[in-house]
Amino acid sequence: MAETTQRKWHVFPSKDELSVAMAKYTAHLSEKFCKEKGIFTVVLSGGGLIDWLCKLLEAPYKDSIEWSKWHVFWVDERVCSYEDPDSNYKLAMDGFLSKVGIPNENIHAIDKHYAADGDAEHCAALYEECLRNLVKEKILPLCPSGKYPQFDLQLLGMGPDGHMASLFPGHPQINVKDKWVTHITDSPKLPPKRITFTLPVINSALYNLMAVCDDHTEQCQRSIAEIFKHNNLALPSAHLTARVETMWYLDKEVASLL
Ligand SMILES: O=C1O[C@H](COP(=O)(O)O)[C@@H](O)[C@H](O)[C@H]1O
Repeated sequence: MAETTQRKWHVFPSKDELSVAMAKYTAHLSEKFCKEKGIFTVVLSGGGLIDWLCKLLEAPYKDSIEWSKWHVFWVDERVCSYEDPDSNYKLAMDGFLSKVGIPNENIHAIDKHYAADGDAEHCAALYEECLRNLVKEKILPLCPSGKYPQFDLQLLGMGPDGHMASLFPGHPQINVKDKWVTHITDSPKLPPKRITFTLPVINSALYNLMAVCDDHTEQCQRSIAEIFKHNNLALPSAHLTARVETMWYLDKEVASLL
């Protein structure tokens, strides 16, 4: 298997078509991994993504996906209480996870108490410990180098400034390699305290699907052009790769400068 993969992309006429394709992509991988190993490890992000996953809540997916075999994680999380509207956990629970049959113990969220206390450093350390325990329990494998966990599928989003997860342009977290999960306390996008997977963990996933949709600002269109035309590595999302497939789903306005 190659170390990294070439970026592939599809441009969709609208959010609706993009959501249909995301559901198909996710359901196909769910079936493949559930059949091969009895488990499907899926990493979610926040932002618009949960809305774009809505087609998974409809026929034929809602009743055919083996939800009980899913293990769910977050690529980044805002350090705030589970009830806070900023929480990526709350967003996913309200809009998606509460509507499907994933066992509670398979939903691996940020530590509730340290999150409510706003302690970003401890939240990152505890989330890394949670991942390490799942490696010991053989729920999560390690990637071939043995250094990082290897998820089956990550569903990612990009901010208009080119950030992915909570790796922001010009911030040092993008360079962290000696941890699986790190933290930021001065995020340029609010809220300021967050935890995030590090880049080598993100890029160790087997499949990475990045969706950019609905943000029709010039900044977002320019970031996409910088990534696709110039591979501008100042933008964290330009670093995205995966072990099997790195797929970008864009809507046509977002891709208008390509
Ligand atoms: O703050 C965040 O932003 C990114 C992008 O979100 P979007 O609102 O531009 O769709 C998201 O992927 C990340 O999980 C989130 O914490």
